[in-house]
Formats: sequence, C-alpha cells, structure tokens
Amino acid sequence: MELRGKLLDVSNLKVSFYTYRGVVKALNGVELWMDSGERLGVVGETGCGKSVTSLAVMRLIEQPGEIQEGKIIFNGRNLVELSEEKMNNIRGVEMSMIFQEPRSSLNPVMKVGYQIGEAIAKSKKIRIKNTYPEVKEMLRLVGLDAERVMNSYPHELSGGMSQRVMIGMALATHPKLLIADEPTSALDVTIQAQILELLDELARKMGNAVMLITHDMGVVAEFCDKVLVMYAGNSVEYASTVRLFEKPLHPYTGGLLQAVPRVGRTDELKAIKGTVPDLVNPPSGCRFHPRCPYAMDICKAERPPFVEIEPDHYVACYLFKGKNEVREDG
Ligand SMILES: Nc1ncnc2c1ncn2[C@@H]1O[C@H](COP(=O)(O)OP(=O)(O)OP(=O)(O)O)[C@@H](O)[C@H]1O
Repeated sequence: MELRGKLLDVSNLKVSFYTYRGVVKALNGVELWMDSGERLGVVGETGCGKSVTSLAVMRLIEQPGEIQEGKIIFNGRNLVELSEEKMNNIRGVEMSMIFQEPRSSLNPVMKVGYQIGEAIAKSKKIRIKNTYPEVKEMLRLVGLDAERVMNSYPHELSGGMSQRVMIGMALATHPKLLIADEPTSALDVTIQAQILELLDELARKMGNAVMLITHDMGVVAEFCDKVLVMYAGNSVEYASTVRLFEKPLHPYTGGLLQAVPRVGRTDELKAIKGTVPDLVNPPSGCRFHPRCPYAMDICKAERPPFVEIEPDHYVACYLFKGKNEVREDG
C-alpha cells in the first residue's frame, strides 16, 4: 500500500464507544496523513471526532471505547497492532500530546522539574536526577524562569505558564509528532497568541510535525500547512491551507468558513443550519446529507469515498467526481 503521508498515515479508522444509550459510532472511517515536519490543522464542529482521532493515534482510547478497524501507520509501524509495551515506548517519546487543560495533565503533588525529568528519563533510559540540566534548558526554551519553575508545584503556576511547561515536557524528548488538542482554548486571548507563537517557534527549531486540533479557522490560517475538515466522524475535506480557504469544495467546509468572523465584514455570519447528528443513530450515507443544501438521492444511500479531486485536494462528496466539478446549482 502506498502511503499518503511519510510520517503518519491513518486509514479507515473506526472507533466506537459502548454506552448505556447505545453504541456511539464516533469515528466512521477517518482518513488522515502527515509528512515529517508538517503542520496539519484538524477542524470541525464540536463532537465531530477531533479528540477521539488524536487519542486513537496515541492509542489512548479507553473503555468503553474501542478501535474497531483501520490502520495507523506511524513511522513505518501500524500502531493498531502494537503491544501496549511497544506503544509505551513510542508515546511520550516519538509522539507527544498536549491538551486544553494543561494543569489536569500535570501531577499536582510532584514538582514540575521532576515531572519533566521523568519524561526525559523515560525516553533516554537514564535516571531522573541526571536529566536536570536538560530540564532547565527546556524550561528556558519555553520562556520560563527555570530555577523557580523547576521547584514549583503545578498549582503555583498560571494557566499560560502551565501550558509552557506542558509544551516543554512534550518536546523534551524531541518527538517526531506533537499533537496539540485545543492547546489555547482555556487561556486568555493575549496568552493564546503567545502560546501559539511559542509552539510555532519551537516546532520550527526542532523540526517536529504538529497536529493541531482546533475549532478556530483563524488559528489554522496562521499556523497550519494543511487542513483536515471532519464531520460527524468522517474526513470530509483535506487540502493545503491556502487551497482550502481559496477554494473549499465540500458544502460543509463552505459553511464552516462562512461562520468565521472577519474584520470589516458587515454581512451577518451564516452559521451552518441544523445540528450535529447523534452518533448512536447517525444519518445513512453521507452523514452531512440532512443539513446539505445540495443533497441528492445517492447521498442518503451511500457514504461518499474520500477521493483526490485535484492534486493534494481530497473531498468526500458526490458533487465532485475525479477532477471534474459537477455541482450544477452551486
Ligand atoms: N468516553 C466516551 N464515551 C462515550 N462517547 C464518547 C466518549 N468520548 C467521546 N465520545 C463521543 O465521540 C464523539 C466524538 O467526540 P470528540 O471529543 O472526538 O469530538 P471533538 O470533535 O473533539 O469535539 P470538541 O470540539 O467538543 O472537543 C462524540 O459524539 C462524543 O460524544
């Protein structure tokens, strides 16, 4: 099988959660890929499966959830098939993750320096006390007063400082991939910009790829090379950021972009009509069809495949076939 991304290539990823309400079919065949050093933005409305996708890539889906099908090829290995022991040597070493709530990922009763030291010790198989010079350097790199922060407990740090610590911890092992799940959503607006700038600078310096999960298209425009748009557990559009903003093809992407506020814009923001579907009983065929102004009979019957419409521009929509646009009323 030819890989679409040299670093990461996720295909037909299906994840379900077995709840008292029924089976939540959260991911319904997600397609996603990345090259080394690339930044991919993953966007879509709440509940579309962005977080579940990133957790699945880290193999962190827990009960009642389960990866049911698909491949996650990372650096030449299919993570779906790896033992937990092997996965443990990859997680936090070759790929790391940062979350929206930095403090919830830090251990409240351990000093920050020790926690970063632990991460480095694991990846280098050395003792924690031998990691301190590196810990200090990392804290300096993320713009913190190393001496002070090393000896602090998480509750002594502000939200922005904690996120800096998390970034330092995630990058201390020089991972090939950093997954950032809404890393700035819980922070003040001014701090958000600083954290993004820091991520940008460090990823550039260290050359790691970044998967950025966000609902903010402005952040995507600024930070990402490529964008994946998800809807109700499916990949619906993938393109370079420039191309996606210039020529969105999927009706859902069009709606998402129209919902972005822009300076100087006087027309009313058009949110996408309708609501996200219940994933216990998702719509048949294309899960977007009940909200789509262009829905045809086939959209209700069959799930559209994710196909390349023009070089490096993929869409899952029956309005487009191969390289010819066939939308008639758009
Ligand atoms: N532990 C769980 N148990 C049951 N359902 C879950 C669980 N975790 C996620 N889901 C379901 O999986 C779907 C995808 O959720 P996910 O958190 O990935 O969405 P998201 O796109 O990241 O949303 P948000 O932007 O709100 O973070 C949702 O329908 C959600 O309810």
